[in-house]
Amino acid sequence: MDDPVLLTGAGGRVGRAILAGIGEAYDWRLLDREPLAAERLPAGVTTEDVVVADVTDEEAVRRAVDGVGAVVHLAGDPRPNAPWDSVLANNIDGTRTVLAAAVDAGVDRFVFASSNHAVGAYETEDRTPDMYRKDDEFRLNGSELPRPSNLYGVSKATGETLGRYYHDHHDLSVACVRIGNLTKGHPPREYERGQAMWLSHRDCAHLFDRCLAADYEYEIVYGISDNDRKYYSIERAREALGYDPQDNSAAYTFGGEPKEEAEPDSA
Ligand SMILES: NC(=O)C1=CN([C@@H]2O[C@H](COP(=O)(O)OP(=O)(O)OC[C@H]3O[C@@H](n4cnc5c(N)ncnc54)[C@H](O)[C@@H]3O)[C@@H](O)[C@H]2O)C=CC1
Ligand SMILES: O=C1O[C@H](COP(=O)(O)O)[C@@H](O)[C@H](O)[C@H]1O
Repeated sequence: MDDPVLLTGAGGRVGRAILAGIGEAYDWRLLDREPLAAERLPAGVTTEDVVVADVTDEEAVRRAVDGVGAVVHLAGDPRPNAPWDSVLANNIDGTRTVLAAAVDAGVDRFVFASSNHAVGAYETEDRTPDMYRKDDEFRLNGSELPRPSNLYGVSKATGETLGRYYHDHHDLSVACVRIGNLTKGHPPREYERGQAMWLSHRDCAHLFDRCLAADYEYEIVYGISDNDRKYYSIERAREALGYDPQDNSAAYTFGGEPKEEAEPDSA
């Protein structure tokens, strides 16, 4: 990717994980509605590459996408219990605004931060907690219909559908990453579900790197590490994107301490 990459929501947890891992691999333009601390910017990124704007501000978004080759769209309300007015504005209207501006500017690819909560209602009483355990064979693979956990999950499923629409009508490559549970340094502690969908920082950066480098049309993939416990398949991410995760929550105790022989994720 020779052209700049616009990263929305750059100041958040996922944005920081991406920039810590691949901050020097791309020519970034960073957008967030909150100012970004200068000392947190990757080498080569200056304050001129930072846009402080809301993704629902169409004019600001149009200026931000001008000249970029790809967009990684993270900005939005990440709270599973977020109210409808917030997800409608920040997640649905914001995503449509960025997609529309991207196609009008001739952007080639769009990477969307979707969520496990787009499909959380597959975790039925009958299936849980067995599906969170190592020997259970239940898998979602990205081809299933959304079954959101909450209105936040509805907004993420809607973002995936908006991506499909702009892909089909405007020749935009779109990758939707249903991110599991990103935590730094260790999997979520004493949380079976979280350990089954853990995404380490280094695997997160690598996955988004693959989304920026691989050739694809429209993809929905799961963004988790290669955990022994899993109910999301990572095969599509391997095949379509060349994802090769290095971490596994099984390398940690249930309390989140590295097991002796493990090589912990220190990214
Ligand atoms: N952290 C996780 O484990 C997961 C995150 N995600 C998704 O990844 C994305 C990033 O999540 P996090 O980094 O965890 O959240 P975060 O809250 O740490 O970061 C979000 C960033 O987006 C910015 N932002 C929010 N609304 C905005 C708007 N309207 N305009 C411009 N900037 C705005 C915030 O200022 C913040 O810096 C979200 O879309 C979230 O739904 C999905 C699944 C799991
Ligand atoms: O989409 C998201 O999912 C993660 C994991 O969900 P949880 O229900 O296990 O907490 C969540 O931490 C994150 O904030 C959210 O954006």
